Amino acid sequence: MLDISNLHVSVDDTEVLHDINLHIGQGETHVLMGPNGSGKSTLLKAIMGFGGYTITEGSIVFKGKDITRMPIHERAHLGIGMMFQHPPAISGLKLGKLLAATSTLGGEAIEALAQSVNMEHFLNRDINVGFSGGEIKRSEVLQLKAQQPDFIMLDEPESGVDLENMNLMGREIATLLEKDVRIVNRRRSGLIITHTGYILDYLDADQGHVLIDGQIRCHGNPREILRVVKDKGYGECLRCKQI
Ligand SMILES: Nc1ncnc2c1ncn2[C@@H]1O[C@H](COP(=O)(O)OP(=O)(O)OP(=O)(O)O)[C@@H](O)[C@H]1O
Repeated sequence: MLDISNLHVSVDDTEVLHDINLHIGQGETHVLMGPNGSGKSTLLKAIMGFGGYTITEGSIVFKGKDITRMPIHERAHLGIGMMFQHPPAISGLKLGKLLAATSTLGGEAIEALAQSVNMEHFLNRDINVGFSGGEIKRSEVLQLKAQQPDFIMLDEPESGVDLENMNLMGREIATLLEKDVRIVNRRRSGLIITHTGYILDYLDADQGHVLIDGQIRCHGNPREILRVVKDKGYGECLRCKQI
């Protein structure tokens, strides 16, 4: 579904990502780990097509189409969706209006979706204005549920979420990624940034990658990588021989 080859990305003329190669097949969920500032969010934003994240070399191919230079709205239209780590607050734009604009659903269906993540009282509020950390994350999940993307990127879905809401979010994310569907029939794929791995309590991931100083230095079983990092730190990933 997603093929990234030899990708180099610069921000403000500084190269943040170097020679990234990543293949995510249809129905697969991959996990991206790495120390703070290693470039994880930059990779997700480059895949989504945000301005300011300049691809200086390499390519991104999605569903067989080269999207390397494609504008963000066309990528979203093709089926790429993202939950942000720090989404912006947007004064003057109601959450309900955004959901109506990004989905084909009518008012009643949107109301039902909002109820499923306890956000029905937020539809008439400006997006993220005064939302708590957990409410922001639930709002992001709601937006993905409305958009129904085929490739879902999640930037630290656990951060700022209490245990009860984590349970709700974990189950919703597993459903978004069609974890209840047999792998041969699954259409959706995902890439999840996690520091803690709590999300893996709710869904299985097929592959883990460790990004250090802008380079993927290790691939492997996500739970095993987490265990190694917890015991020995990311330095151990630099000795990884799997690449
Ligand atoms: N818009 C920007 N302007 C300047 N520097 C940036 C910008 N975006 C990212 N960077 C820099 O790129 C590097 C990678 O940042 P990024 O947010 O991708 O890291 P990360 O791995 O997601 O970190 P964390 O785990 O702390 O969220 C950092 O040094 C960051 O300061």
